[in-house]
Amino acid sequence: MIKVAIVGGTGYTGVELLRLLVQHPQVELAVITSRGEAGRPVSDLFPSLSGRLDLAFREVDVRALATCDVVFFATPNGVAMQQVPTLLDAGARVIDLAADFRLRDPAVWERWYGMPHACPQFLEEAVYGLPELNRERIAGARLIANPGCYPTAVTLGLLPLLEAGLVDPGELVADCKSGVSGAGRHARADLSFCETNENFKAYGVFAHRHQPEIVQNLGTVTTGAALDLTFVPHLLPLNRGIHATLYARLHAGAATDLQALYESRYRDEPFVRVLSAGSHPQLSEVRAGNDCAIAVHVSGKRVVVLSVIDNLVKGAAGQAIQNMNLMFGLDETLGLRQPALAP
Ligand SMILES: NC(=O)C1=CN([C@@H]2O[C@H](COP(=O)(O)OP(=O)(O)OC[C@H]3O[C@@H](n4cnc5c(N)ncnc54)[C@H](OP(=O)(O)O)[C@@H]3O)[C@@H](O)[C@H]2O)C=CC1
Ligand SMILES: CC(=O)N[C@@H](CCC(=O)OP(=O)(O)O)C(=O)O
Repeated sequence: MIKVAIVGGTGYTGVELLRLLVQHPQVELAVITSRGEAGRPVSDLFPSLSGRLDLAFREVDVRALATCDVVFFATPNGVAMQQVPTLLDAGARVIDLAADFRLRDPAVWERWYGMPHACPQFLEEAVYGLPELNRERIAGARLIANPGCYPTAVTLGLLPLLEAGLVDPGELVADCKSGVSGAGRHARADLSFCETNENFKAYGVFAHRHQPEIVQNLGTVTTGAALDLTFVPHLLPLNRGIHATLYARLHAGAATDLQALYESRYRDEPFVRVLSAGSHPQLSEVRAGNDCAIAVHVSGKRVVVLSVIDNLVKGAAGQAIQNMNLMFGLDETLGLRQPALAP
């Protein structure tokens, strides 16, 4: 059994890790932290876990974390990097759901995240945990930078086009919408029910920290012209889900069957579903599941790709467990096979 710790067990992605890991056949949940709820039984806060999990929240104590095989950090940016050197030294593996190890260049990281990096020496070793891009490296990793939610949907949506060199990398647009749980559980007036329900807005235009992450991902498979991406996130009045509408322009003479390209690129991927030509994926078909559903549309030189995920599952906890499965040599789909919830 893999002995698991979760730092940040009261947040949205932490709870999602709990929901999925309590029924994982190879996992023993050993440590779950909360600074505010230490001592309180986990099932007291989350009654649906009653009878399935007999553990109380604990304070964050690096010595207890270090006794585990793997530590998930479901914490704000800047928390995992304080503990990673000690944990790796002790032989534990780390999967950070936050962004501490996602960008390779420390100066770029510090500019976007507005704080000094506590252990930039680990940025090179950390493996970006998108299995569809880095499966082999994930399997041998000690430290995983679990991708952001928007970067997961956008990268999976555009990857086949850029790998095949079919579109102009200088003309990419990612028009994305996220449910409110993407912002985490902590209270914020602009995320309250009255502000978000029956409302809709864009945010972070030309200023969102997922822009450099997406560009870094797509840059690894792009050849030729420089990559230029316009990324605009929006806040949907829903609990969960990300819908990315991606626009690209085919190179002159690039006459290829894009449907066949996508089907072939993702044929062996357990969690990417390419829908039939002309389809429109919906958030309801990925809700609480680990799938990314993709549809590709072409008209002349114009390509529109629709890519949807659950931000808390393929966009966070589910992908983190997929990475854990790979790191421990397990079937990648273990504990993640349940279908999406009905609408
Ligand atoms: N929500 C989403 O859709 C996604 C989130 N992410 C990333 O995952 C991480 C977690 O997100 P999310 O679950 O939404 O966040 P939440 O705000 O919902 O939860 C954060 C958790 O971290 C704990 N925490 C806060 N500060 C500290 C600290 N200094 N030391 C230890 N624990 C701390 C809190 O617990 P307590 O106060 O009880 O200790 C809480 O359980 C974030 O970095 C986020 O950006 C990534 C992809 C998608
Ligand atoms: C709706 C909403 O607010 N979403 C979050 C993204 C969540 C996420 O994936 O963020 P990390 O990169 O921090 O992991 C945001 O735009 O900041």
